[in-house]
Amino acid sequence: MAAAVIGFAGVANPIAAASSFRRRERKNLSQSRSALTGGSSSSELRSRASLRAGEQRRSRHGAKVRCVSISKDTPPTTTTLPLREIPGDYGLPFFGAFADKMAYYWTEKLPKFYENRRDKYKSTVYRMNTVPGPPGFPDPRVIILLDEKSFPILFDVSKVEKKDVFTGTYHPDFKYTGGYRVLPYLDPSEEKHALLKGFCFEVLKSSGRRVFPELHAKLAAVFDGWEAGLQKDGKTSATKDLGMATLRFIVTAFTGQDPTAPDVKHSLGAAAPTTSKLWLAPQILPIFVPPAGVPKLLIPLIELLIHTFPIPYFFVKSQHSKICDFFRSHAGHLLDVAESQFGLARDEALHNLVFYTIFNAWGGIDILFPILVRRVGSTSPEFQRELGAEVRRAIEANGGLNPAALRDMPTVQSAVWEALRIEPPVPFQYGRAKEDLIVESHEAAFQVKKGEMLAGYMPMACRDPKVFTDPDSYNPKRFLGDEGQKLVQYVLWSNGPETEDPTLANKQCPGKNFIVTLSQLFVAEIFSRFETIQVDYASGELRSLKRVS
Ligand code: HEM
Repeated sequence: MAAAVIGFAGVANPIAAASSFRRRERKNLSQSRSALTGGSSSSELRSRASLRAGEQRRSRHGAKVRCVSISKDTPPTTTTLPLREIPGDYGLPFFGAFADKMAYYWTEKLPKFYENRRDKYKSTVYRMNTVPGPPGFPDPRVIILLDEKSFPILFDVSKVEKKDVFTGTYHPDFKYTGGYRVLPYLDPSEEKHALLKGFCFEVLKSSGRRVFPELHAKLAAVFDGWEAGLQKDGKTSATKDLGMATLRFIVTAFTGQDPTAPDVKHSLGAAAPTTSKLWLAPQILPIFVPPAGVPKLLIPLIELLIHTFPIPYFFVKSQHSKICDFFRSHAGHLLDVAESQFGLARDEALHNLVFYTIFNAWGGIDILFPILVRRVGSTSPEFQRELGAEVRRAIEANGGLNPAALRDMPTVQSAVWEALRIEPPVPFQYGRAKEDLIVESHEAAFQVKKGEMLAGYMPMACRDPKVFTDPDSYNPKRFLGDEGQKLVQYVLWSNGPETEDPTLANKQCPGKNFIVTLSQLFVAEIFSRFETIQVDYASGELRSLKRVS
């Protein structure tokens, strides 16, 4: 299957794209300048500009509002919304952060932690301390963004700096990535960003022909396991075998070699998922929210072990070496491309490739596929029969489960977007203000100072009741029809609107199109084999399956 057909990579020719990076950067800058004006007409802009900073006006509701036109020391940003001081505070040094940390991890948890403060401040934009914070992690002070209007400021790389903010206010020791700052930690203004992203697009593109057959084979084994488990015990887990299947799939799709095959050099064997998780997890454990039900006595110990200081690399050095040895042995062809087409050093390309494959791709899929099976699996049998009919009709009309067939499955696509909307697998995005700027929520405008850290919590932004009706419900048909299509732009899981594409100059996930295709394929594979599948959403337990007759 040609990758171009299904649009796995956002950029068709990465070399040409890399060379035109500077030109695009200039274009983006002028586009973002026009976005600053909100697409207003020139006369509108002139009349807004005539309002001097500090000028008082009355809003529609009669309240005094401050209209700003910042022109001297700050960029030319205007707003017609009432200017409001950002509510919330950080409390006393250390103690304020500690109190917020305890509430976040233990007493309030998510999303209550955010909701409580949103209700208290009557605002979806406010100041708070984020985790992990002191004593072992950097300054936790952030301005949180919780609605669809303010969130997209984080995508505008002319306004926010994305340097070393991939995991938030801290970054793991770069020893976890061979001593390199791998792509997700780079700001697009850094020269390497475009080269490494070009390489990532190339890796995705080269996987094209392996994706459909490999996923089919790996999922067939999972489905066999479901049936055997149900037959034996009357119930089984719908999610437990997915991690192994998706790791084998993604590594094989990218490198051409199954990492668990017993007879290959540097095979990771059956321990491949454990080895991968042992390397991956310590990098994000500082922001991990423990599940409910942890005995109170254990809280100080857990706090000390994972939330107080970064976890040293030496604990997982041997697991990391094993993964690198596997990629060095079996991804030589990709490293050749990195060297010859992108001028990257082989070792740096290797560590990026390991990160793209295990952390970005598998880490993401390992969260997303269980979400998909729990969400779609807990819809009504009537809906599933309808979905299944669409799948099987498209397969028949297009001569198999291929890219053309996927394009004929609008309900499957909608169901996937809805899962990505309601449970975005990567819930946080961060960015530091590059300049003084104005952030607008639906109700008010807020002045942010250069250097302040903005943080977005996507699960709340993507359940914005001003955009989505019944936002907390999984409605698999939400994006169907003309009205549904208008909502697609508000699906933000990839660090950008679903209607836009990743480029060398932005920070949108390069795997965006790949992941949507893969998710559709997963749902289509389920319903090409089963007429109905009943999964308990909360536990992920598979209760029944009915084969297509
Ligand atoms: C379900 C799966 C995935 C999810 C949820 C996901 C999500 C994201 C998000 C939210 C970001 C932006 C992070 C930020 O800057 O704040 C991102 C960036 C990135 N993702 Fe993905 N991703 C997934 C799959 C993939 C795949 C398949 C690849 C490719 C191998 C990939 C490679 C990357 C890279 C390299 C970046 C950094 C991009 C840049 O620096 O411009 N991701 N991803």
